[in-house]
Amino acid sequence: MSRPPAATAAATGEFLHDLLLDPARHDPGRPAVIEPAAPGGTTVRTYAELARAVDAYATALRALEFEPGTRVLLEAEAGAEAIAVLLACSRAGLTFVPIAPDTPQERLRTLVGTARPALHLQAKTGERTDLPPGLGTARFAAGELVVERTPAATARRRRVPCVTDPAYIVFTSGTTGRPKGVVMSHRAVTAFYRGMLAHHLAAPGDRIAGTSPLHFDFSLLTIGLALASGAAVVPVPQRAVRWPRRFLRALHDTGATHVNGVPSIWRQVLRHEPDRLAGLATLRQVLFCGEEFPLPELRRLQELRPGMRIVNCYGATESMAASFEDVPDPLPADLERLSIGTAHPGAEMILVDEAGGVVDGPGAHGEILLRSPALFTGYWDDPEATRAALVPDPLCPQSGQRVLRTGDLAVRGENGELYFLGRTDSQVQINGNRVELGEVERRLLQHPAATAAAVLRQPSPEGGSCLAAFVVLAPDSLRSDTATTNSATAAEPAAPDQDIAPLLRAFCARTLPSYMVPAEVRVVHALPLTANGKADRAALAASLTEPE
Ligand SMILES: Nc1ncnc2c1ncn2[C@@H]1O[C@H](COS(=O)(=O)NC(=O)C[C@H](N)c2ccccc2)[C@@H](O)[C@H]1O
Repeated sequence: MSRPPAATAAATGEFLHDLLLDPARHDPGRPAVIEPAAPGGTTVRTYAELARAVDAYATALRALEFEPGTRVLLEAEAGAEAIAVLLACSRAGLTFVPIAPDTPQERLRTLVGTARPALHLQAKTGERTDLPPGLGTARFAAGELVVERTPAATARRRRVPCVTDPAYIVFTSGTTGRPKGVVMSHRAVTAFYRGMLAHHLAAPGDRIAGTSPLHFDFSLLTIGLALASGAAVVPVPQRAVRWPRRFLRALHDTGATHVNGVPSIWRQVLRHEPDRLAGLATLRQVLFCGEEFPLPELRRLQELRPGMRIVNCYGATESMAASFEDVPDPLPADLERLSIGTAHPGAEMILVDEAGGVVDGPGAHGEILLRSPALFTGYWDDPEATRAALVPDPLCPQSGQRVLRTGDLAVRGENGELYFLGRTDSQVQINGNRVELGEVERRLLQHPAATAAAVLRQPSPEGGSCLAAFVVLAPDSLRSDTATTNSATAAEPAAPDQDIAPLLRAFCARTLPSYMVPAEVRVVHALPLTANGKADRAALAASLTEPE
């Protein structure tokens, strides 16, 4: 019997490695990964060198004879070697599961029990020891895999990888209960990357700095954006991101032209190194995602980098992202909130009311449902959570097509663009009144002394609920005396830190109903951050039970 022709990517759809290594075929000598090295230096990996490393790792992985879809835990920072390894997993038909190098042992044990990986991979210099039983272990360096504990052979019931197979699984921080594994197929990821490429966010020769850890899919967006565009990834080590001077030094030494990161990566830079940021000659684009960028800090960033393109990227891990919207430059003085625009080409965001009915037209409020070819397959081993997230298409339930319930609220603008209002679970009831916590946060940020804010619901001493606000004050240099309020009056000049709380409450009372005025305002030096760099609301809530 004649064998069918070897399936080509074009015939069967694209795998992750097909799309990201494509530039290697056209411009093999171009830089693919540029890493900051010893002070002032860099380590450059060309596309040809990256492709060779991928081949070497893929050969080593195939030799372990796993069946397609087998999971591989990848515990590493987002550097050149880890990028080669994750592409090699793709080429070998394996599903990589990125985890943080500082994952607590107990959480690692839970992830192993849930994802049932066959192999744990870490760099040669990785510090993980005493790995749970039941999985092989190996270390990677310079294209070589050194197996320490041989993985058990898995029965090979399958031989042919398929683009609907999971390319990766990202376990969310799981704020409530057990972490959820977001399963992303090759088909979903490559569809997302192609939708993103339509926005011309990068071009050959660009150098795109990534600042997120590998287990946060923002890093995978950066890797895909750079490699699919023929640009170079500039992975900034986490230990550098946290220190403004080291962060800016890494951007300078690598000649970074773009920086991708959550809003919080800029807070300390704006506070402590504004001049070095202003002097960074090569930087010409910033892309952020994950949460709203506080407007006072965005204004400051624009002042320091006039003309720089700033892109607001909105979306959830369940589709990697959904929209890319340029921030107006300069921000209008009376701007209340940023637009998240409309979905990337090939996808669509619709709004539904609480009854699930589609609402549309300027001024329509509702929950965002995302129709997209980039939707996740489901939550790993959690059909109930999957059913709750992937719901019947409200416009054509008969079709069986599913759309993503994002849990995000938005309002439609005059030209079809959406404005993020907050999470459905950040709608709280205060003594019978519905409050959108984001609205109170945005009001606090209109005070010239405030540069970041988070508002939570807390039980009232006398029963019922009230609001507690945490505010980070701008350094004196930042405190403009012109209030960006939507009322004509300028705010009072900023008082010394210790008694600004009553002023902030009075400032809120000027435009918000009494039940939306925080009963308590705590001035803090910084907001606690999650591993992904977002404001850690659980930590703030816990601090409320501690004495001030
Ligand atoms: N630009 C935003 N404004 C305001 N709220 C936002 C925004 N981007 C997310 N979010 C919020 O964050 C939620 C998603 O959280 S998440 O699942 O942890 N994923 C992320 O935060 C990152 C996301 N996968 C991603 C990766 C790469 C690029 C863009 C987005 C969204 O549902 C929104 O609530």
